[in-house]
Amino acid sequence: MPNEAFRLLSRGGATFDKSKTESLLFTKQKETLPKQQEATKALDGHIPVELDFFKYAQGGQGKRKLTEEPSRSEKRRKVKSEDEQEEDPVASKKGPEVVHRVSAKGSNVPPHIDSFQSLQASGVPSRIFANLGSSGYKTPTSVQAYCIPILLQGRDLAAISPTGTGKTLAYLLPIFSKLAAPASTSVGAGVRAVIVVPTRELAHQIHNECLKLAQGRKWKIVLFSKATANAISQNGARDKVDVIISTPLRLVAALQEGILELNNVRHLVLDEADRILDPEFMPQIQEIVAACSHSTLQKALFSATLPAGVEKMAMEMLNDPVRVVVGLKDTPLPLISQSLTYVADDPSKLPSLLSYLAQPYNPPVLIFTSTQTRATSLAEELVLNSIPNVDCLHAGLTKKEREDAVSRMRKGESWVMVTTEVMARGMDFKGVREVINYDFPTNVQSYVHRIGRTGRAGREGKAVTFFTDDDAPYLKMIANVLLQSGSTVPDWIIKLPKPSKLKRRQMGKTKRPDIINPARYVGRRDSIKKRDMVLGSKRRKTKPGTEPEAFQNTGS
Ligand SMILES: Nc1ncnc2c1ncn2[C@@H]1O[C@H](COP(=O)(O)OP(=O)(O)OP(=O)(O)O)[C@@H](O)[C@H]1O
Repeated sequence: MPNEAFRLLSRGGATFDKSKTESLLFTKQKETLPKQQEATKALDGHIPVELDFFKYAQGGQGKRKLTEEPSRSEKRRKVKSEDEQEEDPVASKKGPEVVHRVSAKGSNVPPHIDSFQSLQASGVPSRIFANLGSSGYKTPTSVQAYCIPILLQGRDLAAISPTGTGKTLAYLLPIFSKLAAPASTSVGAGVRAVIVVPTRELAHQIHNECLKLAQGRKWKIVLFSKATANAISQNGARDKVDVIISTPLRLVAALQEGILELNNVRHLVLDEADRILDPEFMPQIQEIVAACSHSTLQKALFSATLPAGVEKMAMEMLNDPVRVVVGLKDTPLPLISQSLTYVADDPSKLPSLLSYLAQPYNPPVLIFTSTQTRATSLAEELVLNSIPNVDCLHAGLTKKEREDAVSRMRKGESWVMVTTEVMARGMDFKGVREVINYDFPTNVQSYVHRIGRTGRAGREGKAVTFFTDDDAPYLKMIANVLLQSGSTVPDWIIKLPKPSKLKRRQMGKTKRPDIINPARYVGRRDSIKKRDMVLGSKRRKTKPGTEPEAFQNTGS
């Protein structure tokens, strides 16, 4: 079904408006979910300190109070060797369980900040402070508190911090603080900062963040696309560009066509670093890094996940880096309540999802499938089952369709968004309260990023993962993530054997049918066949002397 027609069908003319009584349907859910109710009650202005990841951001009180000794890390730093410092994790505790800690490793790690104001001494322009305030950023999150001073000192950095904890601002603020005069007003300036991300949607989102932070300054910040690449190739326009946000392929195409030079770039950020550094993008990244040939180039990598192998490769790219880890590596925030739901086999998933959506739920819900065709097919099924305001977004759609789908999501017009891995990383839709993994995630990182579309900026979230018999060998890997982040897992799953290395590599390669509900097509296929036979027979009757099809070209 064409996307537009499908959208219209799914819309039903209604939009989600929390002020309307229809939304009460969704808020009732909490009565049936005691655990969630407890957490929700807590969020109504009384969030328990140990769960308030952003409390630190709301006045610097929460985390300080929970730290065993606030100044201990600073004292320790003085007695450690000058070359190799490891900052004590600053941890907030929930009983014996550590829910939040920060470690910063490297030589001469700059001290972290407690407030944005303390950056004034580091030369952050007052305009940037004003823009921080108008964007609603009052106090730094942990990743910002640690990474901003490091980047302001020109150091290379690898930062790992859970989804939705504000990594974008952690690298944008130092870039804009250091950018100085716009390239258009200073001769020979040109592109000085490049941010590379894996998807067009994420590039778009980061571009918007840049515009907010750079408001009032005349910097030219370009969201790189075919059109903008053509535009900057005209009449020296490229020398007037200050910042570029791009996907690797698009940037490399421009470098190869000779319409872009990166030899003046001082800041290179690889966001979603583990995805950007995977073999699919690696050749392009090497080309980009080689093109950024300025002697004072600063490289920074950010992600919520960084598997050991990729981290080793990443650290080799950096020069005397600092490594910052917020929370437990590759672990979602405890704000996301996670569960695993057994659904036997693929055909059983649809009825399970429909019964889930027949209960009160918190829109918008994000549903992840493994392929574009399955995403389209599932969205169609939901529409045909009268689920209101269903939408679909995947990389197979046109640029316009993708942009429109993101915009509907931002406006709250989509209640149920069916998507693929394209939306798993970086996308920040503040209102997403529930994520459903309809198809099992492709690996642990995919799980962490997918469910990280909820529980952002200190909000509560819920993640449900369907698993079939085919997914069972990989269940333990996901269950370990649940356990690590404080969710409960049934005993029998904990007792499952650890999958072999070979088996782990097969995760994500499970073959699933393109069509979510083949039963719907059985009747349709039969009637198409019958119709074709009738038409064929009519054609033959109207052409006297024509041999029946079976005898044609047989020589008989
Ligand atoms: N200091 C702050 N105070 C309040 N809100 C903040 C602050 N910094 C960022 N945010 C908000 O937190 C949300 C998540 O930020 P961001 O998208 O940068 O997270 P992220 O860590 O990059 O997540 P992901 O790993 O999914 O890419 C955004 O809505 C952002 O506006």
